[in-house]
Amino acid sequence: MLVNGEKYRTIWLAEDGWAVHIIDQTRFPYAFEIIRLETLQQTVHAIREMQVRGAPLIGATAAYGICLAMRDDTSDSALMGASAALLETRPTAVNLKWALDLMLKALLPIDPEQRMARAYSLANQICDEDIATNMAIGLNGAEIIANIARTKKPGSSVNILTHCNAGWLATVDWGTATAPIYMSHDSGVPVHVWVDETRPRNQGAFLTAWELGQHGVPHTVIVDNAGGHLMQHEEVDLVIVGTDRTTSSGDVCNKIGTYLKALAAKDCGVPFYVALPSSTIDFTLQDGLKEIPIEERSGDEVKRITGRSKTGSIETIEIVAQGSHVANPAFDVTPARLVTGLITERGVLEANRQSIITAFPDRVAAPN
Ligand SMILES: CSC[C@@H](O)[C@@H](O)C(=O)COP(=O)(O)O
Repeated sequence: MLVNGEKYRTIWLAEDGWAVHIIDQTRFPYAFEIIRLETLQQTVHAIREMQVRGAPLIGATAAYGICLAMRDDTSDSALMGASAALLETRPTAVNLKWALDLMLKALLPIDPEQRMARAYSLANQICDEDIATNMAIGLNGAEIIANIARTKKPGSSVNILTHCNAGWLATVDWGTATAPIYMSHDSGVPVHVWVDETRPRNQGAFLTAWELGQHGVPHTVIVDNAGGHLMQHEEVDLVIVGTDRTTSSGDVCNKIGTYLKALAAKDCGVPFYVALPSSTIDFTLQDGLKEIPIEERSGDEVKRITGRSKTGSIETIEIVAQGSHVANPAFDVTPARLVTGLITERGVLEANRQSIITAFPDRVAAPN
């Protein structure tokens, strides 16, 4: 991804080869700030406070958290303790457990003296593979967009609605939902993105809008409740969103509000696609509504909003009536029956168990 013309990943090793650099996503869209992580505790903090967020990036960051822990202590107990501390940070995105399981599986059986070097090489590999996976998702999803473009009047854009940020900033590079958009745009297919603002943390308005702007993709930010109206008026050709956890039966769990978009899309006959790396499939789960843990976040996120004032300072203000109770479930589940297709690194799948296990027999046999 280019930022002001310079190429970046969202996470990378510092020049010293051991500390980890991340981009502080709590500062967007006002500032582009890089943070240096040197300890396990700083990594736990970065994930919990959402300096990094988005399912694939949470997994990649946790992998580096294990590397940093191994610099201090390579014992079994330190390894298990680091994994437990990282796993507790956020409950919904399964990539966190997926990455930690990969690290434990590789590190526990080997000599503690070799663990640090192996940890770094595996964390680097997780990042490289995330990029390759997202590029494959991009190519597969771009075909869907190209097919829709062929049905439109020459020169008119394919209008894509997305929710939250399943973009470059949610992964190591490219994004999942945004990879097909970037690839279509780069290959000359005219696209325009409706960006849901995504209250309460505004990942759409703060993050997706910022990165689409950096890439030069035409986009319009809308309030979360506008999508249904736009679909009724045929202003949305397709929806593409990400997912934090996908069951083996094709239910998807994504940022709160995704389900309502899927319902509106079904009613209006708009295709509803979910873009995902196979690392977000939880093969142990069948029923998303009953089995996926939904993160309940602080009510302060609902009560307050942060933005830039007229004087240029960043201020947080209260927007809810004093004394009112608030609730803040951070994710919801969209049942497979509302999903047109799952755009994965191995092709576009139907959202059902048969299609998923046929595409990923290796993951069913050995979930990691
Ligand atoms: C490719 S990222 C998919 C999801 O992680 C994304 O859509 C999302 O809901 C992120 O939620 P967040 O709470 O910002 O971590």
